[in-house]
Amino acid sequence: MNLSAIVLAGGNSSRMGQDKALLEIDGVPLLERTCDAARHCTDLIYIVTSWRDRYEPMVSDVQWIEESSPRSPIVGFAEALEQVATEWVLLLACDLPRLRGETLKQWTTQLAEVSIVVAKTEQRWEPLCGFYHRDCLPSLQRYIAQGQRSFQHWLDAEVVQELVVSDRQILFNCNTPDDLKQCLP
Ligand SMILES: Nc1nc2c(ncn2[C@@H]2O[C@H](COP(=O)(O)OP(=O)(O)OP(=O)(O)O)[C@@H](O)[C@H]2O)c(=O)[nH]1
Ligand SMILES: [Mg+2]
Repeated sequence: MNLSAIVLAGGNSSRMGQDKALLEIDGVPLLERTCDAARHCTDLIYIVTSWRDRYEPMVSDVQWIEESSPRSPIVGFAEALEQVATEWVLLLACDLPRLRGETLKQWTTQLAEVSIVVAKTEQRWEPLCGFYHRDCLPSLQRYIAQGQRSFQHWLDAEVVQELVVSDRQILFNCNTPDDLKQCLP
């Protein structure tokens, strides 16, 4: 599979009140956990962030895509996708503490004709846990050029295949101090 991973780690963590990427679960910072999981699918991992200096000591063997300041996940993704040469990209948030590399690897078997394969919870897409073929870049760029920033809205207008997720826990998103408590032993 010709695939790389893009990990978004440039958010403000305003709900958490401290940088989520650095939060340790079982002694491993969230950003490092995410990269470790992605490595089950690919050796080529891009981290999109404004804080490379802060994260560099934590992860090795990754490529950096630096932003001058946080903008929005969809813009960070589009800028990264422009630089990626692989056919497919696995896009991940850095705040998914229950991701499992084996599962990510197994999900790649669902990739076929549809250019976007994304998880869904209830009626909402989980855009930051999904696979995107590089074919979708022009549409993404057009959408951003119109001044739009909603990932949900963009996906609603695209042909998207729902990623079949058997263990929903994997998608658990750690946004607040209460979420974090649930992840700690
Ligand atoms: N590179 C980049 N990543 C972003 C940006 N905004 C959010 N992210 C990342 O996208 C993922 C999901 O974002 P949220 O859960 O909303 O995180 P957040 O924006 O840091 O948190 P809040 O301030 O509490 O909304 C996280 O991995 C963030 O680091 C951005 O402007 N640039
Ligand atoms: Mg989140």
